[in-house]
Amino acid sequence: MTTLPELPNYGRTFSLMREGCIDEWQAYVGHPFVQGLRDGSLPQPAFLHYMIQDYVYLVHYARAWALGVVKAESPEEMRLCAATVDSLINHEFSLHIETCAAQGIDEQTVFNAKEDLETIAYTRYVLDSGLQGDFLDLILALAPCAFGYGEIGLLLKDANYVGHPYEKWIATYSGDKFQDVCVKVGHLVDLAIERRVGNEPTSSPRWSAMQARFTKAVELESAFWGMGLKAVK
Ligand SMILES: Cc1ncc(C[n+]2csc(CCO)c2C)c(N)n1
Repeated sequence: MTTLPELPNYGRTFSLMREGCIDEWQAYVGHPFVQGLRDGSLPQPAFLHYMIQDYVYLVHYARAWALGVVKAESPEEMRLCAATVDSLINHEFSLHIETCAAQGIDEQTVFNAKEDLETIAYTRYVLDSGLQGDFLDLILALAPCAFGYGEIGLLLKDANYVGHPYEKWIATYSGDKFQDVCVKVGHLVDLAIERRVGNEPTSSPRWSAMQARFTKAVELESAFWGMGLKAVK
C-alpha cells in the first residue's frame, strides 16, 4: 500500500478523530480486503458477497440519513441530510445494482438478501446512535463511512487502469464526485460540532464520548471488510 501524499482535506473533525483512533483507522483503510481491491487479487466471489451485503448496508445507511432529517436542528443540517437521502436512494445504488445484474442477480433479490451479522451490527449501531442520541451522535457514527472510503479511493487511485478487475469500484470512490461528498460531509460534521460543543471541541467533556462513537464505527467498518473475506474461506 502506498502512503498518501497528504491527508485528505475533509475538515478539522476528520483530522482530529482520525488521529484519535489511528490504529483502528489504519486497520480499516489498510485492511487485506482493500489491498486485494488494489492489486486485483481479491477473489470475485468475495467481492460479489461484499457488494450484496453493501447494498443492504446502503439501504439502512439511507434510513439513517433520513433519521438525520428528523434529528436536524438547523435548515442547513436538514437540507444536507435530505439531499444525501435522495442521492443515495436515487443515484448511488447503481454501482451495486450493475455489479449484481452482471452476475444475474436482480435488485429485488439483493434488497431481500439475508443480512450477515457484521451488516446488522454496523447498520443498527448507526441507526441506534441516532435513535438514542442527538444529531451529533448520529453524524459521528455516519462519518467514518464517507471519510474512510474517500481516503481509500485516493490510496487506490494510482493502481487503477482500464481493465482492472475492480476498475469501476476504484473509479467511483477516487472520483471527484465522491471526493466532493466527503468534503461536504466533513463540513457538516464540523458545523454540527461547532453548533453544539463550540470551537474547542477537544476540551469539551463530551469529546471522549464523541471520539468513542466515531471509533466504534471505524471498527465496524473493519469487521465489514472481514465479512467479505470470510465469504471465500
Ligand atoms: C460499509 C461501507 N462503508 C462505506 C461505504 C461508502 N459509502 C457509501 S454511501 C457513501 C456516501 C456518503 O454519504 C459512502 C461514502 C460503503 N459503500 N460501504
